[in-house]
Order: sequence, then structure tokens, then C-alpha cells
Amino acid sequence: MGVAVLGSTGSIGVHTLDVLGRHRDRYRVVALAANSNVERLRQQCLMYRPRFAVVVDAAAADVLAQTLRAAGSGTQVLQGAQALIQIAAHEDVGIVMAAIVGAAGLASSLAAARAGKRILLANKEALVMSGPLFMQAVREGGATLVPVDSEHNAIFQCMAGGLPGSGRAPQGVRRVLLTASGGPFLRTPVRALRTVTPEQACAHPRWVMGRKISVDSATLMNKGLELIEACLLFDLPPAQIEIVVHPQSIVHSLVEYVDGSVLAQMGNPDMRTPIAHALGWPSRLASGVESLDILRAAPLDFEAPDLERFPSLRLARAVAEAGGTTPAALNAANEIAVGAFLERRLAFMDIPVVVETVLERHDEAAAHSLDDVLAADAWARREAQAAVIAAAGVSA
Ligand SMILES: NC(=O)C1=CN([C@@H]2O[C@H](COP(=O)(O)OP(=O)(O)OC[C@H]3O[C@@H](n4cnc5c(N)ncnc54)[C@H](OP(=O)(O)O)[C@@H]3O)[C@@H](O)[C@H]2O)C=CC1
Ligand SMILES: CC(=O)[C@@H](O)[C@H](O)COP(=O)(O)O
Ligand SMILES: [Mn+2]
Repeated sequence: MGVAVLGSTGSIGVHTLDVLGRHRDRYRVVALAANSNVERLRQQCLMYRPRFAVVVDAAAADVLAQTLRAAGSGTQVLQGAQALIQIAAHEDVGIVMAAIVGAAGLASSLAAARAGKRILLANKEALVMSGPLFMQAVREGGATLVPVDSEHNAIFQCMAGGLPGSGRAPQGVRRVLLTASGGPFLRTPVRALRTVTPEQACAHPRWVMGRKISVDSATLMNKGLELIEACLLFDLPPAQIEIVVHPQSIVHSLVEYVDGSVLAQMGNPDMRTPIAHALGWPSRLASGVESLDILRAAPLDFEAPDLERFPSLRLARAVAEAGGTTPAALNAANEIAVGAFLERRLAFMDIPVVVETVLERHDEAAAHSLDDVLAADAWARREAQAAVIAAAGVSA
């Protein structure tokens, strides 16, 4: 089966190639795609010999094409965001790993859905912003949507085969318990959060991930996005999903049924497990992940999240209830605020302040089409930029 890895140079992309490299008899890497990391893409092309490599950045694409030619590689280099869409729908591609970070992954993820591919979805922002429209594209395109996000993959495993978007939701679910590690600042005194740096925020205690999702984990906005993601994937109202802090990240989520049974999926915190599961489902594939040493992992702790410390959770739950274009506004405002924090233009504590400011100004509206979503996204980005400048002025 032919695989396209969109976002191959990122954390999920690298883990995906590690799993694919263990199963060269079953999977052929047809395409790799990234934004601008030429050196890593060059190495990946030489190792996996894809037919195509897509680079969004024009200058980077030229450099990659030259270096690959010089190395005698037969990989064809394509350039631009449109090429991502082309590859996601290409006839040689059966499986698309959607692992571009943020709204930049929306168009290609949707293209894969419309073309009826098997989509391994890591790019939660694309689903959050386009919501029911994305799920409609999956249904109408006849795509198979398998969650890669560790919690959603866990829930999927505990729901015994009710594929997202298939209309075959499992019967008898009472609630879902979505686990959160609590991130690097779970026990940091609140007054010390004012001065935390991007390096501290990106030092996740359990997972090594890209910078954007690492900051989201630190604010717990990651869990807020995941709440919305779970509602969409499993067709559940927000009230049926509870967030539980579990600092060890061994239990990746739980599903409780009406008879009182609670099923959990557990394992070492290593993304190769959900990636291998999503790739092979319904078969199981070896992933290279070590056996869980349950005695060393114990004790496993669970606690309620502190909504004062992590206001993002309260914001995201309200947005999940509102629906329409509000999740697109939330996601866009958060992307701008996190970017500003990573560039040291915004204090950590002001990330949710910027998001809340934008949400307060947002007029809730139905999302009838992708244009409605993209308009809300563009509007929220402008508002968030203004709110970042205002917040920086206040703290200066
Ligand atoms: N990392 C993890 O463990 C998990 C991640 N996820 C989700 O998976 C997605 C990827 O996360 P992660 O791998 O950590 O992120 P990284 O930042 O590590 O990687 C992002 C990837 O996206 C590419 N990219 C960035 N911008 C663009 C663009 N405009 N056009 C095309 N490609 C682009 C990057 O290319 P380049 O390197 O050239 O910049 C890179 O390949 C996110 O949505 C995240 O929320 C979900 C669960 C766990
Ligand atoms: C690995 C993964 O799926 C991440 O989304 C992870 O959940 C981050 O951890 P927390 O957001 O729980 O801190
Ligand atoms: Mn997750």
C-alpha cells in the first residue's frame, strides 16, 4: 500500500517513518512533505526513496531538488501548498498520514478525505476548525478516518471498531474520560507562570513533540482542542466527556459503558503505538515500543483539572458547546498567541487572555461551508494579532 507522510520532518512524521521502516514489505512510501526543513527531508528521501517530495517553501524546494539530483536520487520535487493537495489525492497513495501542524494542514487533510483515502489523523487543528464539514467530507468521500492523537486512538480502541464518521457509533457509552498529563506546569506556583520561557514550556514531562503542541500541552489548550476533537470523532456531546489529569501518561484514555464497565487503553508514552495501530488497523503491527513495566509505572494517579490555573479548558468547553465557526476562531487565536509566545512577544499567562479576548468579540455563526470557516479563521487571526500587541503593551 502506498503512503504519503504529510509533515514528515516533524515529530509525528519521524515516528511514522520509523514504524513504516519496520514494515517495508507491506507499505511503500510514495510521498514525503514538509514546509522548509530541507536537510531532514533530503535524508528521508535518500532512505525511503519516495516518488515525490513536496516542499511548500519555494527556495527550499530548489535546494532540495539540486541536492537530490546531485545524490542521484529519482525523487521528483514538487513545490507549494497546492502540491500537498495533489499528493493527498494521488492515485498511488492509499494512506495519508496527516501530520502537518495547525491550520496549514486543513486543505490537504480535506483533500485526502474527499479522495476516499485512509487518513491517519494527527493534525487535530484541521478537524477542530472545520468540524462537521470535515466529517461530512469523510463520509461523502468514503474515506476511512483513524485517529492518531494518542487519547483518541485509545478511545477508538476502547470502542471496538466504531470508525469515526461511519455512523456506527458504539452502543451503551456512558462517558469518556480523556486523560491529560497536566504538562510541565502542573505543580508550578501560579505566580511563577508569569515568567516561564518557551524552553520551559516545551519541556514536556512525558512526550517529545513539536513546539506548538508542547505549548498547548502546557496551557492545557491541547486538552481543550482534544475535547472538541473527541466530540467530532465519536459523535458525543461535550457533557459526556470528562477531562482527568493523569501525570504518568500511561492510561491514554478510558470509556465507561452503561453497565459500569470501564475500558482503558494503556502503554508507554510513545507515539509509535497509536501510529502503528492506525496504520495496521484492524491488524496489529510491531512498533518498536518497549513492553510496559507496570510495576515501575505504578502508582497511577488521577486528579481533577484546576480550571483556575488552566482557563483554556473552560474556554474550550464553551466553544465545544457553541460549535459553528467558534472552534475555527478559537484555533486561529490560539495559533497566533502560541506563535507570539514562542517568539517571546507574549507572556505565557497571556495566551488564554488573547484567546478569550478574540472569543468575546466573535459573533457566533453557523459554518455552512468551508468559506465560512476560512473567513472566521482569517478574522480571528487579525483580532488575535491586535490582542497580542495590546497585551504586550500592558505588560511592558
Ligand atoms: N508530536 C506528537 O506527539 C503529537 C502531535 N499531534 C499533532 O500532530 C501534528 C504535528 O505535530 P508535531 O509532529 O509535533 O509538529 P512538528 O512541529 O514537529 O512538525 C510539523 C510538521 O509540519 C510541517 N509544516 C509546518 N508548517 C507547514 C506548512 N505551512 N505547510 C506544510 N508543512 C508544514 C513541518 O515542516 P518543516 O519541518 O519543514 O517546518 C513539519 O514536518 C499537530 O497537529 C499536533 O497537534 C498529535 C498528537 C501527538
Ligand atoms: C501524545 C499526545 O497525544 C499529545 O497530544 C499528548 O496528549 C500531550 O500530552 P498532554 O496534552 O496530555 O500534556
Ligand atoms: Mn493527545
